[in-house]
Amino acid sequence: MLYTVSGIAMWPRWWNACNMKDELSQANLLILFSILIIFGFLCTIKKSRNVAASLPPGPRGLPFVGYLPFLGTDLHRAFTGLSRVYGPIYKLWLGNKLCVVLSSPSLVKEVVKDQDSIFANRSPSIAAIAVTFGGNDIAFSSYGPEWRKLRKIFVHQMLGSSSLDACYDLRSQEVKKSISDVHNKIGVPINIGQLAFSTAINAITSMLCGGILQGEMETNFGAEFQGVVTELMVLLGKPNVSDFFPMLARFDMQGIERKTKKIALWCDRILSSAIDKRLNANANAVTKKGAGKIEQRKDFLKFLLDLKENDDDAKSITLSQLKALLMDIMIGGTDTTSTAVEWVMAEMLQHPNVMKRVQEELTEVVGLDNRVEESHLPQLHYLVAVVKETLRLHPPLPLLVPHCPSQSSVVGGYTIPKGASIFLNVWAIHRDPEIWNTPLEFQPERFLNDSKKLDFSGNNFVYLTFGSGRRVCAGLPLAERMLMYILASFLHSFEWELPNGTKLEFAERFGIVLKKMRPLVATPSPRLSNSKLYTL
Ligand code: HEM
Repeated sequence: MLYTVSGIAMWPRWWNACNMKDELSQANLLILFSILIIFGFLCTIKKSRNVAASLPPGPRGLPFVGYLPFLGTDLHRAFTGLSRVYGPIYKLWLGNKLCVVLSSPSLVKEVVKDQDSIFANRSPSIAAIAVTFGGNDIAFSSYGPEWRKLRKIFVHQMLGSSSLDACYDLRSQEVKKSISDVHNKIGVPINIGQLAFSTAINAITSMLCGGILQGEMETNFGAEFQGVVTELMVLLGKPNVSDFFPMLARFDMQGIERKTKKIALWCDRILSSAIDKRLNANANAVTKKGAGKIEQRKDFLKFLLDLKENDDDAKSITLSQLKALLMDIMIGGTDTTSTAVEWVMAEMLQHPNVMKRVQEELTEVVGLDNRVEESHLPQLHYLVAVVKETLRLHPPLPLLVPHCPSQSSVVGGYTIPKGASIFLNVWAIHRDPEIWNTPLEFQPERFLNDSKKLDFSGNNFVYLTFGSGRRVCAGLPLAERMLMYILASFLHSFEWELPNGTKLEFAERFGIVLKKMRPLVATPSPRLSNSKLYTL
């Protein structure tokens, strides 16, 4: 009751005075609090405005779907067109997914060098998860201890130079088999991409598991596997509505998840069969060894199976990781390599004087009475320049594999929120007239005696065929050897020309790997002095 008006009126004076003081300080406090709250509120508004304002510029798109309906199928070209309007860093919304596209060397450097540990993360698509046993591989797993462990095993133990030297004979045998096959078809037009793919897959499976996949490979395995991988690369590169609207994912409206899972099942069947056969072969070898007879074969698969059995968590891998690693090698290593071979051969058929110079170099270094060996490769400087120039114009992964920041960050003065998909448009950088003289012309000479020392390591951000930083291509040492060895062998062993009446064209088919739209076909004729050089 103290607070009734009449009650207050009855209070003695001194109490009133004290009360007035209190009221004053209460009012002050109230004002202070109000100011703080308003200030805080204004700061929050300003901050949120700042974040919104500091996102990169970009096209508006439509409500809900964003820019999705306008992208078309050739993402690399669409992204390059947009960078002419919005500059070298811009954003676009695909459904509710924020994508940021970068197309200048200095911005790429900020991502793959200055802030590499933040941007080395991935945000795998539904298709990528489906085909990598739940994102258990190297290419699509999150940046963290498991990725680090897998990458270390892959790069240092499996693809280290001593390990690659040790299995050179297996690669060499497969290249020689291909050369011999082509020699049996002299005068017949050959699908170059198919030839390169079957050479690469045979070399890789031979290194992985020796003859263990022979059963699977009898019925034209190479061609079937190539068809499967080509389809997969398109599925992996295609914008998928389910990725942009997770609530629609269960409808799988474009059928991408269903098709990818079918491919994953097909691959799983082959890998499981190889694993079973290897385990049986090991068991037999142990039994025979017990009887004092035989040594076990040590290939990549055996090495990985041993890791699976390792008790030390820091070294051991799960069955899913083992299979996903095999997929990385078989899929990541074949289509990229054969696509690169096809583009190089196409450019050389388009520029016969370049092909002639490459062959003269081969004659000088290898000799017409000899076959190419990997040991010749370091001396083939002009061929290296031709390969680099081709991969400048036709980088097999034109947008790399999208990166994803694990925390919000600032690039080029703009905020890049955590979880955005980052596309590094290497295709645009490789054709930028600010960086390259006459960028659309095929001039291998620009890579001869180049002062910038442009190599495949990604240390110079104007040339990024294999990516750069922590996520640079994990298969680079093998890729470089196989690509050069296959090309040098094809070009040293045969003259190549377009079949009569055919025309060369350079149309592209976009997927995560950028391929030639129509397969390159060329007719071989022998070049070497002795037909014995074509036999096994
Ligand atoms: C001409 C041949 C090849 C090209 C042009 C190529 C290019 C690339 C590119 C651009 C990336 C992504 C880099 C990034 O996201 O920043 C990559 C990643 C990768 N590549 Fe290759 N590659 C080739 C051959 C190979 C081979 C032969 C293998 C395996 C034996 C391989 C295995 C991988 C793996 C595992 C990754 C994922 C790396 C990671 O995310 O940590 N690649 N490659």
